Amino acid sequence: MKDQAGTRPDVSAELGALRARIDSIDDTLLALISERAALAQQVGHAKQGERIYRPEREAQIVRRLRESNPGPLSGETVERLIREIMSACRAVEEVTRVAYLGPAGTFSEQAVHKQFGHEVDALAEADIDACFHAVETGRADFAVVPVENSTDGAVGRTLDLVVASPLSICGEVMLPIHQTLMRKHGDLDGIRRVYGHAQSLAQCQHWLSRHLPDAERVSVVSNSEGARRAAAEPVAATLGSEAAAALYGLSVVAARVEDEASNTTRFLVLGAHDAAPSGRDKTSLVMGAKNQPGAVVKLLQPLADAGVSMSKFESRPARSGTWEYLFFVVCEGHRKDARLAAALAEIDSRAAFLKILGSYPAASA
Ligand SMILES: C=C(O[C@@H]1C=C(C(=O)O)C=C[C@H]1O)C(=O)O
Repeated sequence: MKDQAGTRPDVSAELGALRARIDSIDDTLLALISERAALAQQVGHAKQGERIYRPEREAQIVRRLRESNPGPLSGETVERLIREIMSACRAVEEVTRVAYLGPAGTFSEQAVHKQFGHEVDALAEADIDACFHAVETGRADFAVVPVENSTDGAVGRTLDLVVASPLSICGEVMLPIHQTLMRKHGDLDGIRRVYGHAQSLAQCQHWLSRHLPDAERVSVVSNSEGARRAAAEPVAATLGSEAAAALYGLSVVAARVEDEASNTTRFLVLGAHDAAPSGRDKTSLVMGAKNQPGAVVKLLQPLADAGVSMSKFESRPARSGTWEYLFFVVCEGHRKDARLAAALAEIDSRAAFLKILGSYPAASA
């Protein structure tokens, strides 16, 4: 026998009992989250004018819960949930203002929420320079800017700005990037133009050559600008995040069109200070070598001698017009760790130029 909703009575009794338990757990969850928020408020008072956002403390909380995660939720999901709870708790102390490369709907906006949760003032800026400027002038507390993509390499503008800026790196965000091809109406047929940020176009070049060999590729300042144009041009499509489709009233033509399935962008979080040690940290630095044979090897030798691993080495013209180069290095450890501190002091004595850009918690794998 079935009831009106089409379920058998024994099934609906079981469902009812399970839902009653879920309701009771939700009550407990809410009580506990409220208690947590009240404690965060007390921490806020105890901080007495000290910095509110503590990236190292948040990283430690995330790691502890990921390690003790009993399942069935994935580690990523546990991280997302606890970061959202911390975001809400932080907001009862103070709402954090975070500048990012806008407009709304960009991958940079996703990176802001991945790191800071949704209870933030996310400020869409026109370009990467404006993100730095917002923090330097006190209009924002932090900036989140792209620094490197796993398919397409370094974001040169970010590297150039970070050398000159008084800001420090206090965090990194790793964001898997899935590109979506969207247009106003229809499928692949009749697409004559594809908009996208240069990085997005570069990440999808093989897919585009295979599926839309005759479409013109037009690079625009952001994928959101591409979405805005595609919404008005029936023969155009754009690349971008799936979130942009909903935001600009576009329909998805094809999902995950990036050439590399593991396509990931690394973002930097910049603020007035770097982070305190969290137990699993990275340190970013930039150095200039004297124009002598073996100079770069001499600069890197202290890291090798101290057994410090390097996760990135990138060279960039020093913009002096004389074929001088700057070398960007990311190494494991915090600049306050004895081994790394000694190695950095040694590099400083050998380098023509050394700037420590900041130490910060390593993002979860
Ligand atoms: C509550 C605090 O402030 C903020 C909020 C945190 C949280 O909700 O767990 C952790 C670190 C800070 O970013 C704290 O410093 O402990």
